[in-house]
Amino acid sequence: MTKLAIMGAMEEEIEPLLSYFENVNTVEFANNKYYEVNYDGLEIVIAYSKIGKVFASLTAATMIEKFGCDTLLFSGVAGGINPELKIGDLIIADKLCQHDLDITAFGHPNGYVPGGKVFIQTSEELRTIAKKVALENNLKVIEGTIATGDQFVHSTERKEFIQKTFDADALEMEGASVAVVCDALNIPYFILRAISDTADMDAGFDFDEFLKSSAKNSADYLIKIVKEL
Ligand SMILES: Nc1ncnc2c(CN3C[C@H](CSc4cnccn4)[C@@H](O)C3)c[nH]c12
Repeated sequence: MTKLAIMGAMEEEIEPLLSYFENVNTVEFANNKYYEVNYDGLEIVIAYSKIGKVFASLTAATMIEKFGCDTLLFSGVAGGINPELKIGDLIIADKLCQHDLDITAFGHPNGYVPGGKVFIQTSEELRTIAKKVALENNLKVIEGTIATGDQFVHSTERKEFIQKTFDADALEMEGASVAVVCDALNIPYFILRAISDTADMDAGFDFDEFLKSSAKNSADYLIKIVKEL
């Protein structure tokens, strides 16, 4: 029986998801709140990690190890790199990397440490379901590489480094750490983001303006996918 983890990083990213559920049971653990709901016989745990790779790793590992979730879906917003991605557009990660992981001084590639890998693949099965849902709902979605790092990117220079180094389509601050945790614990996972800004000098303003609407785009699509699980 599937027990689903639905995760975001910011409260604004899970608020539109929580609004779909009633009878929410709140569990406090490790300085965070985990919201347990039942949906169509599906046990679901919802949480936002707080910003960045460390908090995201803690929350993903907690949802799996403490709450016993066996599938993890992430919904949130991202900075767009691929020029095809406009604000509000949806991207599904097929693979993720850490753009700020750097021991190149020792001859290793950007994003690599011994025992790790630069790119981590998401669940093909979950992506197939998601693409079917997108088709049925006439939703434009692109599938691509998402780069994660512990910084809000708001410069063309950093954006271009990430694009050149990883051929990334979008960037954010949590996805790749969720990927490392789920990959290590052998849990299928799915990372969905809607574009809130284009990670350049206007990123801060665009982010503030479009966070809510883009978070809702992602949440509304994710709920349609949950109904297919
Ligand atoms: N350009 C970008 N660079 C890096 N990440 C992103 C994201 C995705 N999220 C949003 C949020 C930005 S930091 C934050 C801190 N305080 C308030 C709001 N956001 C962080 O959780 C990562 C959207 N655009 C991004």
